Amino acid sequence: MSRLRIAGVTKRFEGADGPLTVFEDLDLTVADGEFVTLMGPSGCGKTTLLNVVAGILEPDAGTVEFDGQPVDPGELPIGYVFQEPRLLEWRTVGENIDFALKAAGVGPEERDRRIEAWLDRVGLGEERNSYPKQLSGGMRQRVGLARALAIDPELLLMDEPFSSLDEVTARGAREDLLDLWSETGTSVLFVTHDVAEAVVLSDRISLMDENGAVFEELVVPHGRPRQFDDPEIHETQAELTRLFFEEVE
Ligand SMILES: Nc1ncnc2c1ncn2[C@@H]1O[C@H](COP(=O)(O)OP(=O)(O)OP(=O)(O)O)[C@@H](O)[C@H]1O
Repeated sequence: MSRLRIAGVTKRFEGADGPLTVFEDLDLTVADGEFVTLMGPSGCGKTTLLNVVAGILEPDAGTVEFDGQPVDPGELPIGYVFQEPRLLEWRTVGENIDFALKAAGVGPEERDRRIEAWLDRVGLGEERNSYPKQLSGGMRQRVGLARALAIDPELLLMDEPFSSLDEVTARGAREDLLDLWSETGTSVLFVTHDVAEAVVLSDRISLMDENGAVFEELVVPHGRPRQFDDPEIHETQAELTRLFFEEVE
């Protein structure tokens, strides 16, 4: 059953050259514990859609429901991992996570427990009192992931979270994400431009065209764990690339 149901959603912006319709009458679902990835050309509206789901932006039409109820960001714990981790530079790593937990209404003792547990879980147990600028890009991104997961999200939104990392660090981060995802069973809506990443991570991939319309959905036909170098994975990547360029070029 779908947990997240985006139905008939339209979003317009007032652009410099008049109104801009980013997407219109868009439908998308994410089932319980499913990992769904959204791919599409730059500017087609992927971040805008995540922001609508998160309640940061109001849609002009349509509904976003979770478990059959309209999404209320004050009620539904949604973890959001951005391309850049957006850490508060003047607060320690632990305080950055504490800030999110406080906002989610978690009490002090439980906050302390979760900060400890999640920093350990992402391999940063020693860094609780460090400041973000003392960490590498990969470590900062892991703080962002710990912060998103610490609130025990029902839904995890991820916007190109590994695109600023070098490939070796990104592979480690993707493995960590898959481990955490399988442990927590969270439903994930993920955005990437990286075809290989999409195939290795996702249960299902939705392709958007430059007009913000979903024109294809690919169910990834492989069990887990998956290896980047597996020839079958390469075949699916090639198919995804073909589907994408046939439509978008
Ligand atoms: N607040 C805003 N006001 C006006 N236009 C906006 C606003 N936010 C986004 N847009 C426009 O909406 C369109 C979709 O932007 P969005 O960032 O969602 O695309 P995207 O698919 O995430 O792109 P990318 O892959 O480059 O991150 C773009 O044309 C963008 O310029």
